[in-house]
Amino acid sequence: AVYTNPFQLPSSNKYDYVIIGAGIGGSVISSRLSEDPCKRVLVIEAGPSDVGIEAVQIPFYCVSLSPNTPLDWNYTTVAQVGLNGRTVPYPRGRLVGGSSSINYMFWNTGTVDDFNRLADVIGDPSWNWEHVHPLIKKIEKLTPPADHHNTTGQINPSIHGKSGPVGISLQGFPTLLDDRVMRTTSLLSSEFPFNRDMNSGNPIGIGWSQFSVANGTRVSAGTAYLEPALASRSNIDLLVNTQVTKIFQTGTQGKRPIFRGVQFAASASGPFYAVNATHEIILSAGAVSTPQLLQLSGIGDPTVLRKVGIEPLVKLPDATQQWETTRTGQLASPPAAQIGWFRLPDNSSIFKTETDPSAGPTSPHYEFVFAIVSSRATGHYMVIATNLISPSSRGSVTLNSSDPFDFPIIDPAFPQHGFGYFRNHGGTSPWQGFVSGQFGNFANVTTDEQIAAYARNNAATVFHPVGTAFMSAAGAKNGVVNPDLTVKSTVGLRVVDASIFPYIPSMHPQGSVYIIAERAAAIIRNT
Ligand SMILES: Cc1cc2nc3c(=O)[nH]c(=O)nc-3n(C[C@H](O)[C@H](O)[C@H](O)COP(=O)(O)OP(=O)(O)OC[C@H]3O[C@@H](n4cnc5c(N)ncnc54)[C@H](O)[C@@H]3O)c2cc1C
Repeated sequence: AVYTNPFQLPSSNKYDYVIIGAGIGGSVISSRLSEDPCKRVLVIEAGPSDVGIEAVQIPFYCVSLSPNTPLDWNYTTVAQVGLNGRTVPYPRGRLVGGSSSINYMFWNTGTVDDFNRLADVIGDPSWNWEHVHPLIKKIEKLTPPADHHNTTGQINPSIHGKSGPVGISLQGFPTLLDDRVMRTTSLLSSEFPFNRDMNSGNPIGIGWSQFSVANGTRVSAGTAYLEPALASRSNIDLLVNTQVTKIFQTGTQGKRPIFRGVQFAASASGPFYAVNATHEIILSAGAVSTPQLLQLSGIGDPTVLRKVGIEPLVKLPDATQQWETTRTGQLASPPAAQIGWFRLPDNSSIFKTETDPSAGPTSPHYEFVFAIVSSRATGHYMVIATNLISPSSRGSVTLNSSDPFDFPIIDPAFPQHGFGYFRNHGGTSPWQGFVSGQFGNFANVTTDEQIAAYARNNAATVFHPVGTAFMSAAGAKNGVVNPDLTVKSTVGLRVVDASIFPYIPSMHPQGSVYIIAERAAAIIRNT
């Protein structure tokens, strides 16, 4: 059943699993755990249902969903030294499907080196590429693009799933950039090589974007996993418009506290309700709210907790560290048909002073997103958004106060050094007559110093925070969760969302979050 206010939830209902957050982690886990008809599952989501919201369904409108909308948590970072003291909006989805209901739908499934580094760091080979990546075939369903164009040579169908819940597709509407970007990959093939399918584990090069879009419509974790489970099973309930305010201790096992209680409310003024899980609480509130809830529950750095008047129950000194990060036609696709992934050359001068922050040769350092932007005020212009993909800086999410309705302090620690810069390849023949000139203040930027200053004044987030409750080896002194995703030194509590990555996946992360959530479901079902 779906409940829209906490007072509707019958107090007689008993649950084996209570899942906090209906984003990617929460939707996948709740759907998989409720496959067992003997288990009862409750999902609690702070935001509303996503059903019937057209702007969520229409891919092209993704940019209208954040920042500063009712479907966004509307967080802001603290002032960023690396950005000349600017604060920047930090969007996170606040509705069923979580950020997968407001994201830009780029579909990437990670790199070989990212997953292998993850397994190495936590000392558990069962998290390496070879073991984890085949799960993608269980997740994906490759579908035709909205315009049904011939996709031969644009994707390698053999590496994709054909029957999973998450429909994916290539761009479904031609853009003016398509032919030009592709001709550039053949003319400048050593600098910008063509990559037929960037989801092979090695994304390096430029290729056709894949999106979590099917039948010209957004596919989110809500539409793919949670809502079909709710429609077909009676052992799963969803409570929306309700914020979890705390996870509380329900006992002890040996020396370890058991956390199987969840407190929640529809608003800061209450009333406050509680529910217990017989088996486990699964925290899937995402990379900002998960560390906030752990800290509100007394799990974290004692110094940070005491500062806001919370008595530490479990001391995890690194809990606060953020390791980082119409069914056809133009609207049927997000507005960027190609993306490219690149590495700095191995002999780049920066590596004389800095360690390479990437996981290895299949993990890019930076990304290009090719897009045309039009507005009445500025006319048409082309953008090659340059995204830093393998940062070396580390941020944090910490409590501002003990009030769960108060936003936490978000400090992504955007880079203070080493801004990269890449001018578009506008001089080559595919672009002649198309690019008439450079746009805005960027046209006057030429020296390295000017480029760095431009970046400090203009850079923003591309919405991929991870690592705020990161996984480490069992027995490690740092980290928040074990390789089985249980919260260290506790019983009854796991984290399943983007918070657990020790390093940021070096591509758009949603595919990797689906993968870890599927793996978590398998782990929980086997315990
Ligand atoms: C604007 C934007 C664009 C993006 N574009 C892309 C892209 O194109 N490709 C890509 O791969 N990735 C993209 N991402 C990132 C991707 O969507 C996220 O990495 C992914 O959704 C993270 O999954 P999650 O399960 O960790 O958290 P989320 O999907 O964010 O889910 C967390 C859920 O928990 C709920 N919640 C939080 N706190 C509480 C609480 N206290 N009580 C109850 N519920 C709570 C939230 O409302 C939310 O529904 C984008 C993200 C944003 C915000």
